[in-house]
Amino acid sequence: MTSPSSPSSTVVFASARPSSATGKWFRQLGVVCRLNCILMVRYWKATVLQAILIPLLAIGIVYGIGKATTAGSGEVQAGSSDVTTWKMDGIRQCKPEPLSNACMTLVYAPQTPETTQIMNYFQTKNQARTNDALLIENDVWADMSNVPKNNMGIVPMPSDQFIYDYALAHPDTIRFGVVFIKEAPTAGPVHWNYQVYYNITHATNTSTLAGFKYTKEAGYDRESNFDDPYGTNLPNIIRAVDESLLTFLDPQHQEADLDFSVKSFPTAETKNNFTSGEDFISMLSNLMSLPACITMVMTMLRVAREKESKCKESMQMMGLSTTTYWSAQWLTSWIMALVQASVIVALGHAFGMAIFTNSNWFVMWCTFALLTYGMTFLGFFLTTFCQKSGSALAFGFAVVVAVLIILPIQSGTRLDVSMWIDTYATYGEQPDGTIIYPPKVYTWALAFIFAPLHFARMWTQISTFALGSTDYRTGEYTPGVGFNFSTLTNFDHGDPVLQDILPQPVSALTYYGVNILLFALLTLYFDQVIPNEHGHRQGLFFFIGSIGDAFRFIRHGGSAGVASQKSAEAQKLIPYEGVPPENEDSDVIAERECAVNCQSQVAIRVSNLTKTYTKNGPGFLKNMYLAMCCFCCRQRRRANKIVTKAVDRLNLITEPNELFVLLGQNGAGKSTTMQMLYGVTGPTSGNAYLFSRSIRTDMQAIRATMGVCPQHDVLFDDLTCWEHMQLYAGIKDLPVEALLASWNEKESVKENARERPTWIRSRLEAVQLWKDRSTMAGRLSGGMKRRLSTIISTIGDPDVLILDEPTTGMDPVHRRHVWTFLAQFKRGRSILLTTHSMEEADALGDKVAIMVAGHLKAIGNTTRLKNKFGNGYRIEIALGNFIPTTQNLSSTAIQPHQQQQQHGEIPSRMQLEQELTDATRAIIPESIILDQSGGVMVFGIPMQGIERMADLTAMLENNQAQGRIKHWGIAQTSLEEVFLSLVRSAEDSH
Ligand SMILES: Nc1ncnc2c1ncn2[C@@H]1O[C@H](COP(=O)(O)OP(=O)(O)OP(=O)(O)O)[C@@H](O)[C@H]1O
Repeated sequence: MTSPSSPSSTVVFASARPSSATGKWFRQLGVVCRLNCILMVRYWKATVLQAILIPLLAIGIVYGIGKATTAGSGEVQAGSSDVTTWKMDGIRQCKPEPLSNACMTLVYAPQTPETTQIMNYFQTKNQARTNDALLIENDVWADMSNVPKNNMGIVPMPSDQFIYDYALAHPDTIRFGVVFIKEAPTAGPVHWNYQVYYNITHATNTSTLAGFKYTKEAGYDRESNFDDPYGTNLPNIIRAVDESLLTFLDPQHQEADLDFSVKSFPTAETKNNFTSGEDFISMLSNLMSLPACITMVMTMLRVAREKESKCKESMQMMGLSTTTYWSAQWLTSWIMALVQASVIVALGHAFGMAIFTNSNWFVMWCTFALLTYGMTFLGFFLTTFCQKSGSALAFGFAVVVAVLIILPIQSGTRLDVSMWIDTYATYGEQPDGTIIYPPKVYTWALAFIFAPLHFARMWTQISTFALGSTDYRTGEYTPGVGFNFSTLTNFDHGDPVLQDILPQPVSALTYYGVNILLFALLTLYFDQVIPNEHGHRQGLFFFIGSIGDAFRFIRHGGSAGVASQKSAEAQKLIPYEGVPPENEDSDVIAERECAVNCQSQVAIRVSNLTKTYTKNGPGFLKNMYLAMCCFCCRQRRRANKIVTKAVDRLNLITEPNELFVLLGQNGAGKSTTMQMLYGVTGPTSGNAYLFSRSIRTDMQAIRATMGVCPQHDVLFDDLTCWEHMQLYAGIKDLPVEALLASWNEKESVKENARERPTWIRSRLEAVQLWKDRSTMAGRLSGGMKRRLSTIISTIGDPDVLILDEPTTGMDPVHRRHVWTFLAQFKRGRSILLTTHSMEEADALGDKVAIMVAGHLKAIGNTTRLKNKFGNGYRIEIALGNFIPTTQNLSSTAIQPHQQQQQHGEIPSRMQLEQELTDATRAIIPESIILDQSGGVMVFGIPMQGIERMADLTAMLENNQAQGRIKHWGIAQTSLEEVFLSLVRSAEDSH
């Protein structure tokens, strides 16, 4: 280990390469992408959860639901008919379905003269309506095993039970059934009750819903809603039986009570596969979007944590632009989207789910990858409003809940489909009598900003084409026609009108793209416009400034012209406004004159810099509120209530090669001044120029040549010291050779080989962190973190180095290592440092400024400050032989005169102190007692008493010889005393 008093090693310098802005942008992008990949690997549990476990869970649930819903069988008891108004129509002869034998249109029981008469009426009236006779069979069909050879009209059967059993044995043979029950009470009217059966199996197999599995492509004829029991057929048959009964009863003028009930024939048990379950799968788009939702939440959490821990801010302070940061996020989240989509498609195939096996894999892969990507972009956008990871988590889960609820609703209401109809159709009454309403704003908004809606549509369309079906009677499975690549642009909506209006599936993919682009732009905008925790933000129309820059670029003939123009602007005078504080020090006035008026080139020129903090704090809701009412001046003014003036018209300058120390009490405004200089918070008024670049307009350029060690450590807990150095070296765009040399060296050090020290090693060794280079920052001690933060700020050999209390928490040994390094490193640059250690300020400061309540109180080098504000010299005297004073004795202590008698000539402490004070004042009357405690006296000797110092030392020597003084020492007033006296006098004047 190197001795603290000597430099650890000579500083090896490595500056950023001179390169084009574009080249630097891409290299920085690569560095941040690499960082994100490292973190993805470090947080491998979260990565595996997103990439494998959640997709597995989602597919497992969907598969399980599919399996579970295949077990349904038995009869369905229908409720009473929900009759509204309909145009009564007749019942037509049933048609055989491709997989069935001939069928019976209507069966009835029992066969009595009365029921036969009623059915005759039914037949006659029905024929009048349809021009199609339903033949009434004379013979009762009583053979359970027999099936009809030809299509039959109205067939009598023996009993209700026979009808039920026959329908169970031949599920797709009978369309409707009527069972009559006549009750003739001894008194009162005859009661006619009848029950209508309908056939759900038949209806299912001949459904005409658009896109249903029995399609033309599959060889089915679905020309009308002929067999839909939920359509007009069921009410039609009930009305027709009612009518026949009334016709039967009316001629005899009998009174009668009519009543009916509706019941479905028993449905056949599903024999294999999970056809009905697969139908259900088409409704489960919300579950299938779960992996994308979880990835969105995790990404929000990661980005919000980077923001909360200020790691993002730290990278930006070191020169990373907002666009580079977000571009790196976008690029790396694409990796997760790709992996997740691949896992989902692979699992779908592994589980043998028809929706996957029967679809083009690339279409499925794109559908899932773009969903995850779109959701992640939504997450990025939302994090711009969150200052804390907790709020990001809460809002992420709110979106997940919204997805779980909205998607099934969307599947039911075809939300996005209605948007398309709204968009394309002419509003008002259509030729067919339907009324089309204008588009609803929420439909539009949701469809355009919410990627899951497009996924839900895509999923429904894919399931329509990909899912197969199983015949209820035979158990035979018929695969779906499949969703091919060409189906993306060639989807059959099953209705010529809808075919013209509704979008093709490929449009969902396009809209994913629109969503992603929209959120990328919104993220870039709001990330700069939403205030940070210091209330700092860009103006709402900041992008107009970039257009202005472009004009300037053309007008002043390229970047060199713009730079010289800006440099000229930097020299413009900013007049001091208002009344200066009372009793202002002459050096402070001179510094202000220089900062405001001087024309010479300096390193840092702070000119009338002022910062007033307002009430605007962080918080999602407040940020949302500010974003929404940003155009409303009245609301903004209310939000901007003044709270604290942290820095008040500060003026100072620093020269190159100078280490400038800023001292001040807690809350004096040191950190705020620093934060304004490195752009974390903006000045309320005034300006500062770092090598002629304004902090108001050129912060990006300033940051490229600036190093910052903020007051609180900003480190990635899961990166090692070495990785931190590499990350920031990349952000500072150090030449590849510098990094490669360091890498090689890292390897060779492992092998204990002798190697040439490179800059990374020299820096880590300078602060004694070389041995801990592979330790994660989260496991470093407080002092070690501080050393790492300090050394990171020196990466790229910045022109200006800003260190906010860099040695806080360091032990004296390591603090001296840091001092040694800084003393060497300051050559060729300007260092601005704040500290609470007067020793540090004394040891390092070429120029020291003391701030009190936002104002500059004193400025100059340490000798000047001590001479000007100190008490000249201080003499410290440790008393020799004395008797303890009464305070040190018990209450029964004897009086001083008694003590003196008991101890002969030995005086008490009080006497000795008094004698020494008298002797000192006799030589130097201006001397004052600074401290008098614990057997030690401290005298302050002003500068005017300095010529009598020789007499004083002779007196002290004499007393020491007599044993009255143990030892004594003389020293110049410390900086700490200067500081204390200045602060006290400022407090007294208030
Ligand atoms: N984000 C903020 N919002 C509101 N007020 C703030 C904010 N940051 C600082 N202040 C106020 O500004 C004043 C100066 O604070 P600053 O942090 O600059 O002091 P400091 O000199 O760095 O103190 P310390 O030595 O404790 O770091 C204080 O009164 C503080 O309360």
